[in-house]
Amino acid sequence: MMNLKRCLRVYLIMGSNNTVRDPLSVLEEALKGGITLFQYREKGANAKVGQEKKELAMKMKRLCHKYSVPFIVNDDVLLALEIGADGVHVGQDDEIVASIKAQCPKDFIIGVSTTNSQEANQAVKDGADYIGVGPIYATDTKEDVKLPIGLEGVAEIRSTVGDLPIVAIGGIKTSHVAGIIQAGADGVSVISAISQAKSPKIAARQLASLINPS
Ligand SMILES: Cc1ncsc1CCOP(=O)(O)O
Ligand SMILES: C=C1C=NC(C)=NC1=N
Ligand SMILES: [Mg+2]
Repeated sequence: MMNLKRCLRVYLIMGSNNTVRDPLSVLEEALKGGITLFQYREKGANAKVGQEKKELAMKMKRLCHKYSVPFIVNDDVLLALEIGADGVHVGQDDEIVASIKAQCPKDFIIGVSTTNSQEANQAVKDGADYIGVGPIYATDTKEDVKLPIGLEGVAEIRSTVGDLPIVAIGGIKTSHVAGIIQAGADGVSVISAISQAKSPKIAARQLASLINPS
């Protein structure tokens, strides 16, 4: 099993509607810049579905594996299983961890979105491999986003979950990284900071330079 905390350091999340460019070229630039984990999150306006979504997912997975970066699928457990993804990330209203574990290979990575200590505790009990914690700051990337929890929210959840791998999410830019790691996260996950950067490679490299391999 890979060192999940190291993988969570620079975690790009992207779907085809998070960039006006070809998502595969944005992903390849980010991989060259040193992202450590990727999540395919095809959601919201003009999101792909069916065969088109599956084909893009397979191309993205192949690209990630070319750079030895694990490939995670958001929400869609069936797609993740079908294409042999390395894991899934689910929210509070998605399939529960126990039923995912029953269907997936034993070293499958299962991430859960949490916003507070109660949800974080439940994720630990359910056997999540890591939790996404946020939104840390305001963001307009996710339509139904909850109120920001700030660095205090990260610190509180860290004090609740002990050593569980934690990645922060929500409105994160380069200038936020030091404070977020200081507050107790193992890494940062971003959508727009990389997918909408002039140079996704430079954006990824800057984030990676701020988070020392533990
Ligand atoms: C998926 C998700 N979950 C909480 S905030 C968010 C969106 C993060 O996007 P950005 O990094 O552009 O703020
Ligand atoms: C909502 C989310 C929260 N956290 C992570 C890591 N991914 C997500 N899609
Ligand atoms: Mg979800």
